[in-house]
Amino acid sequence: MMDKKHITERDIVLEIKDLQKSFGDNHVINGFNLKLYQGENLVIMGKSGSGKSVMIKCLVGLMELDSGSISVMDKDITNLDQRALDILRADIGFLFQGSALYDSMTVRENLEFPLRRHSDRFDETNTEAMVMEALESVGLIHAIDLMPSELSGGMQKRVALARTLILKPKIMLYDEPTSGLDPITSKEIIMLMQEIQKKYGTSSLIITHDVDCARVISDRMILLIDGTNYAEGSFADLSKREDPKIKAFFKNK
Ligand SMILES: Nc1ncnc2c1ncn2[C@@H]1O[C@H](COP(=O)(O)OP(=O)(O)OP(=O)(O)O)[C@@H](O)[C@H]1O
Repeated sequence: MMDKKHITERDIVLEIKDLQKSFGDNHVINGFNLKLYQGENLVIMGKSGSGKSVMIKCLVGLMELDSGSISVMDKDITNLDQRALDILRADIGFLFQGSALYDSMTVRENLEFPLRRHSDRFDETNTEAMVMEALESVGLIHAIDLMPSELSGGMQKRVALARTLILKPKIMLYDEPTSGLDPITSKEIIMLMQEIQKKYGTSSLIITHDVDCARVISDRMILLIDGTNYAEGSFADLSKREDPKIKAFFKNK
């Protein structure tokens, strides 16, 4: 976990300023701000329909913003051309809902795939070692020659994580990393996310509505309510607040 005493503005790896996004009269994101600092785990919680997916799509360039800005490592990504965006995207690892592995490829081939896409950045003679290292990080070396259909949901998620890690991203973006997993597998994935943060020194943005996940993983949290950052703070701080809108996130826990 990061040392919060020594944070400076220079340590910001990702920043969203005054993001606005509407669909007709539906003002989904209405002035959202975020700063992700080097080495931290920032959790964003919002209930269903609060605009988490819209925010992620804006963040990865799949959706245009109405206004506001997004910068990654001090570069405004809202104004980059496709090539510059591709280069920057190699610094950002995504783990989306569902593992989205290629069904017709083995685990090894799934992991080699992103290396081929970014072959300008990596030495191809290292492919084998990089595949092994990434698989080792998620504890799945033994599954290297299996097909995705032969893996459990949790294993598929770990392979998807390895496929992302192989590019050594500086920022990890997790969209509902524990959704669809049973409690034990969820716990394993959360522990893995912590190990990865330690090993690779990544900064992580974690979108979730899993309170247990937020409790374990977050250094800091933002509650996305009514399209804006309604509340920010540590899990311990937010979970004690009396505001009913905030309380609703933590009830029964
Ligand atoms: N392409 C689109 N066109 C019109 N409205 C959209 C579009 N995408 C999202 N919305 C609207 O934006 C709002 C937020 O949707 P979003 O999918 O971001 O919610 P979410 O917080 O990710 O929910 P969940 O946790 O259920 O996935 C919803 O009202 C949805 O109808």
